[in-house]
Amino acid sequence: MPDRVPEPALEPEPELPAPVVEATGISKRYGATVALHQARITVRPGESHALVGRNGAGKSTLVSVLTGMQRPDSGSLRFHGEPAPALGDTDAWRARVACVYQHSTILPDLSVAENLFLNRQSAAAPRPIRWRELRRRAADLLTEYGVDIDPARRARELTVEQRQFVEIARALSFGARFIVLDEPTAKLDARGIDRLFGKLRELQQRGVAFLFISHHLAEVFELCTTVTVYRDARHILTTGVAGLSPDALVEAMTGEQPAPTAAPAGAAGAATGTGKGAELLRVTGLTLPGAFQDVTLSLHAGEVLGLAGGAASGNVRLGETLAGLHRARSGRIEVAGEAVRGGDVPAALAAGVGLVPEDRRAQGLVLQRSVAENATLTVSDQLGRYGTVLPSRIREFAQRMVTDLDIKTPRSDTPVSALSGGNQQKVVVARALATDPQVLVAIRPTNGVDVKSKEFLLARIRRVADQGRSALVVSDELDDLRGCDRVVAMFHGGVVAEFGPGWTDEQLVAAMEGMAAGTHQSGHRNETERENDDVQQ
Ligand SMILES: Nc1ncnc2c1ncn2[C@@H]1O[C@H](COP(=O)(O)OP(=O)(O)OP(=O)(O)O)[C@@H](O)[C@H]1O
Repeated sequence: MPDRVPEPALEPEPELPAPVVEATGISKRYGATVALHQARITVRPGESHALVGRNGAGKSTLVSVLTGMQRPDSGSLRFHGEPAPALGDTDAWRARVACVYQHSTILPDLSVAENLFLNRQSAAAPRPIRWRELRRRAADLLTEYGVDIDPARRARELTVEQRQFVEIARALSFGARFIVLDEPTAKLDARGIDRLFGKLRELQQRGVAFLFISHHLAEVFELCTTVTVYRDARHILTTGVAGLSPDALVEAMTGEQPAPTAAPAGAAGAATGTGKGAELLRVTGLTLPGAFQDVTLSLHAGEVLGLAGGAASGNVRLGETLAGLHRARSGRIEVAGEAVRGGDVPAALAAGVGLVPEDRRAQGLVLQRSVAENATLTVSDQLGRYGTVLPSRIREFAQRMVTDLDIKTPRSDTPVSALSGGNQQKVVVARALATDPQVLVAIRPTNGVDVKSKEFLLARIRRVADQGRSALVVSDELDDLRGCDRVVAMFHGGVVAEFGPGWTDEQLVAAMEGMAAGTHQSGHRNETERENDDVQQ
């Protein structure tokens, strides 16, 4: 770890313990891109400290420096007043800091106990491995941190939330009292977020410090005591959260004063699709066992429909089924009047369904390929004849997408892996738009995208409808749903409510939590319910 900034030989004040981490003057470049310039951060014991900034501000780069994954070009990094360990000394790093990402790092095919104790360089695992003892120690560890999970379970059976708890317990078992949480709520629903925050507060009481990265500023205000803002690779501000206004925080992030009449994200052009065009999507009695049952919906040209629902509601699987990722057991999907073969992605694409998938890494992007190749994957047949795609046409097409979606990338032939998370998400949206779909199915489309870009992306989705197509926004984020013309709420695999414009947050949240079954604010019951009535008669 370079430590070129001379450190004054100061003893820490006895009454003020040394910070769990103190990074100063950190700079990092990737070729011509300056990812961090003289950046700094200090996190104190037991503090919950937020790090916020727009996409590409340098947050993930800082995390990689703080966790020993990357050496900065310059700067000083100290833990508890001591210089950081040598890069590659894994156990020493693990004893100081751990990172919980939205993408799990635990191994799905191993049990929880194995994930907790195997693959350690230290003698933490009993040798030779005695499985019963391993499980007992895992059970003790989980109990110590109040995590109620059977250590014998396979990791792949755990929910995202449970995996995060296992990762946190593992981090603490290495002795770390400092945990970086990089967008940990991105894949959790409202209840999952509440439970995660409950656990974090509990650990904070026990002296654990957190660095919390999120694009959801409300979460920052709810959980954190201190916030640091980065902008364009630089440190802008560190301040207490109490007394800070959301507008002041956004101003620090963007460098712009918020417009006094700023509309809520997603409200741009909201509810313009009231005059219905032709029916572009008709879903009738669609059932995928274990996910959703007997769903009936329709979507018209010019319309943006919200499909709201929490983690087990089935809304994501329904969106994926429309795009051909799963084959429904029964029911029918029609796009512009034509039946679409189920469980067949190319067929759905050819019928005019575009998909922004939930998980951009697993389902969306080929990370080592360029921005241009990723953005044009779905349309390569249109860009060249007889299977030969002309690079110049790819570049030209991709450049239009880069401009259209405001993707921050040095060039269109830059590999997607070199883009910040939010800009990768925009490439996924670009790819879905490239086919000019009749029905754009956008699953949590603003995942990982900063506040400003969120408004921009939602307005772009609205434009799909304004241009005579239609969009289905599948999400549990109220900001994603606010601009929709209608919102259908799902709970436990069924449609439970439908809202026209003017719904309140409380109404929609209640419906997503299953508390509005049978009440339909739009004033009429939906088709699924009417059909159910028919069956019962
Ligand atoms: N491996 C890499 N190669 C080249 N450039 C990179 C690489 N990793 C990051 N960058 C660039 O460094 C800058 C900072 O990116 P970083 O991922 O740290 O941003 P971020 O604040 O985490 O953004 P987001 O909120 O979108 O996740 C960006 O311009 C990004 O494109």
